[in-house]
This record gives sequence, C-alpha cells and structure tokens, in this order.
Amino acid sequence: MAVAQVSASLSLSTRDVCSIIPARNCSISRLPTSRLARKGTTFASGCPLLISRTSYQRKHASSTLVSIRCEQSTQKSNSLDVWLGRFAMVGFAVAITVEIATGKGLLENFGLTSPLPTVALAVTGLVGILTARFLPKNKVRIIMVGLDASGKTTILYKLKLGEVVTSLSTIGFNVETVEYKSVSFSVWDIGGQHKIRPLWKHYFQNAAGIVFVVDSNDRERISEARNELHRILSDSELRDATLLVFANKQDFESAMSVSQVADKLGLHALRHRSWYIQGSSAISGQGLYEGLEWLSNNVSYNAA
Ligand SMILES: Nc1nc2c(ncn2[C@@H]2O[C@H](COP(=O)(O)OP(=O)(O)OP(=O)(O)O)[C@@H](O)[C@H]2O)c(=O)[nH]1
Ligand SMILES: [Mg+2]
Repeated sequence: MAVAQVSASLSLSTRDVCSIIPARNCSISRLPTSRLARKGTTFASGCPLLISRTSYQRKHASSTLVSIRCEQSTQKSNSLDVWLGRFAMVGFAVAITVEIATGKGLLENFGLTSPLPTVALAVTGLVGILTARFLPKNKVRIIMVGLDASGKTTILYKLKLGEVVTSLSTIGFNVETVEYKSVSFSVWDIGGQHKIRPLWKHYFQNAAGIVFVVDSNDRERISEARNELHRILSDSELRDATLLVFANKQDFESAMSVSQVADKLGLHALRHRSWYIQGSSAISGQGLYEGLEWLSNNVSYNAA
C-alpha cells in the first residue's frame, strides 16, 4: 500500500518561477515527469524543482514547466501487517498440503511428536525472524556537502531513484530519505557554490554523519575542498559526526586515485574522528552502497 503525504505543492510555469526567485538563487533540478509519476516520488527541497517535459507533453500542456515543492513519505507495500498476512497464508497452505499428502501433521513429519515444546520453539523462532526483519528502522540525519559540481545531487538521486538525473547547481538543498538495510538515512544535499557555503552550518545540528563529496578529477580545486572539509570538521556541532568521503567521478580515466584524494584532503591527520573514503561514480552508481554500508555500521544512532 503506497502512502503519499504531500504537505504542500505548487505548480508554476518557468516565467512564474523566475519572477519569484532570481535564477541565481534557485536550485532547479530537471527531472522527466514521466519518471516521477512512475516512481511515485516527490521531493522535499529548498527550492522548487523544475520538471522538464517530453516534447509530446509540451505540445499538450498549457505551461512549459512545472515546479513542485513538497514533502512525501513513500512506503511501499512492505508494512508489517501485509507481510505477516502473507506469511500466515503461506504457512497455512504448506501445513495443509503436507497434512493431505502425508496424512501426518507438519511437525510430526520431522519427528517432533511432543506438540507443546515444539510449537513453542517454532513460534519463538518465527517471532525472532520477524522482529529482526521488521524492527523499526534506525533513523539518522546525514548532511552531504562538498564543492559545487562534485556530484552531490547526482549521488542523492542515484540512491533514491536508481537513476541519473540532470540537475542545475543547487542553491538551497534537496532532502530525501534513503533506506538501506535497517537504517533510514535522511540525506540533506546542500548546495556547494562558494557564495552559499557559509550557509552549510545551519544544517549541522543533529547530523550523525557527514558525506563529503569530492570531484576526483578536479585537481585544481582539491586544496579548496580540503580547506572546506577541515573548516566544517572544526564546527562543534559536528564533533561526533562520522565522516564518509566519496572520491567521486572515478569513471574519469584521469581521476585521482582514492589514496591520492585521501592524502590531499589530509584525512590521515584527522584525530578523534571516525572516517572512511570510498571511490565512487554517481553515474554508474559504483561505490555508493559500499559507502552507505560503512555509514550504517559506524554512525551513532543517538545523535539523530
Ligand atoms: N562522469 C561523472 N560525472 C558526474 C559524476 N557525478 C556527477 N557528475 C556530473 O557532474 C555535474 C555536477 O553534478 P551535481 O550532482 O549537480 O553536483 P553538485 O555537487 O550537486 O553541485 P552543486 O549543486 O553546485 O553543489 C553533473 O553534470 C553530473 O552529471 C560522476 O561520478 N561521474
Ligand atoms: Mg547539487
């Protein structure tokens, strides 16, 4: 059962958007509407999203572009009640089939003839499995920062949608919930342009983890990236936050290696900080889940 809670939504044409928000001050991500409809996903972001339409849609729509500003929780039909129901039905069908086929009860077939302890054992095992599988997820707040054009927004939507989206530079932020194993990451992708970096600190509170994204192919700005990283790490709000660095754009042949990036960022000099660097390509998705795996094992769940 899909649940979509839209807290606010707005539909505007390009002209409307531009008249409200100066082009330089607005994060505009271009996403095909058909994909959004298919995935049933909407976004919470700092600025409206401009959604580009196909030529067919353009011909048949009165306004060229729409922008949406909204929040949603997306829950697929994997809630506990549905799965317990399915489990019960399968168990019942198996038990009946075995009994009809063999003339004996299911447990009797396995030589378990003393019913009470056997049933208790089976129930305990089942409850254990269900609890492990369906325990409420740990929620953590993650901030994703890094220089402009390092690939933050591309990473966010590759993780969220499994697709590469084309986006303009983010002014403001995008936030999405990314589920990984038993963890629900609330990932805040904050625009990295020079002028808006002073705003990063406003997102630091309660962040359990920092994802710092580096363009491994941008040798000219690696020392700038290093300075920004060390600046945010000195902020007291992030004292206990674990650090995951994505050495992104590894698909470029000329990209710096992961160890080169680690050296140039001065990661080895970090003290009292749990950190990890992962090579990645937001385009292919390579390395992204390895990074999340590390985060899920090393982040502090008390911080959120
Ligand atoms: N080849 C390659 N291109 C990438 C990769 N990640 C991102 N890009 C491209 O790099 C450009 C910038 O990506 P964004 O995700 O918008 O960068 P950003 O960090 O969000 O930038 P700001 O919003 O300005 O902070 C886009 O053209 C992406 O397609 C990658 O791993 N490999
Ligand atoms: Mg961005």
